[in-house]
Amino acid sequence: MRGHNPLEAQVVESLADPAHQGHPLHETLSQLWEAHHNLLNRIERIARVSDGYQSIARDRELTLSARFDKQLRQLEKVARISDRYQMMMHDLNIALREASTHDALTGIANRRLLTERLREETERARRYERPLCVAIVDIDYFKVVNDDHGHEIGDSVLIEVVQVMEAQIREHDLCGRWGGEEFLIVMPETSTDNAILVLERLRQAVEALRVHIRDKTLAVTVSLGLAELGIGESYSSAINRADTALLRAKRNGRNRYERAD
Ligand SMILES: Nc1nc2c(ncn2[C@@H]2O[C@H](COP(=O)(O)OP(=O)(O)OP(=O)(O)O)[C@@H](O)[C@H]2O)c(=O)[nH]1
Repeated sequence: MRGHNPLEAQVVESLADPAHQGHPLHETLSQLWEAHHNLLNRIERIARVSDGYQSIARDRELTLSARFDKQLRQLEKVARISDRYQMMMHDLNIALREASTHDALTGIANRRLLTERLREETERARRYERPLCVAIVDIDYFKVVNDDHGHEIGDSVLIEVVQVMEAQIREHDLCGRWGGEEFLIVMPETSTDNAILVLERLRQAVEALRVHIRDKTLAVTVSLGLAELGIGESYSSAINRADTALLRAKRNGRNRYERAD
């Protein structure tokens, strides 16, 4: 309850003073005092109601900001998950692309990637009138390796031969698995004379290779057929000619290269 200010105290005192009883203004002052008193009470009530509203609004503001913070944290979490998901998809795409274009056993280009590259290089060779050579490489008597030592050791030999071949070809050449124990080498910007140097180096490197398996040491050789893309010729026709040259290399004793007509 509020206390009286000096004026109010003076009014209360005057009204209570018996000397003022019966004074003509005593009744008027008494009514005025009551009206003043009521007014003060109403103002106090209004102030209390207003304080109440303000505290409800404050509470609501606090809950709203807490809810906003929570939603923000949830959104951040969703964004992190989405980032991780996108990175996973990206890695998966790279792995898929790798799997669809590379040989699972040896890791080199598969027939699909070779064909893509052959198309591009044939186009470039035609447009700029540049030489392009293709060579087919086949491991000699590979069936004997499998038969004598088993398929697994045959696989190890394939992997090692591939490593040797990869080390011999140049940066812009592409060596891939054409099928079984047959490999194709695409040599852009390379004439027959230069390709022969690459193939002979490669043949010698494979001949020098020794594959160590348990207590055994295996040696293998390769035969090669070479063709240079002719004017207006398709790459598949050049590959057929390289294949025919390879057969000739086999017939002529293996561990050698032959060039197509
Ligand atoms: N281990 C293994 N062997 C394979 C793979 N792909 C093909 N081969 C084997 O390679 C052998 C190819 O043999 P052939 O085509 O008869 O020829 P070759 O014994 O190499 O004899 P020439 O080519 O005439 O010198 C077959 O025995 C196939 O099973 C492979 O991925 N792993």
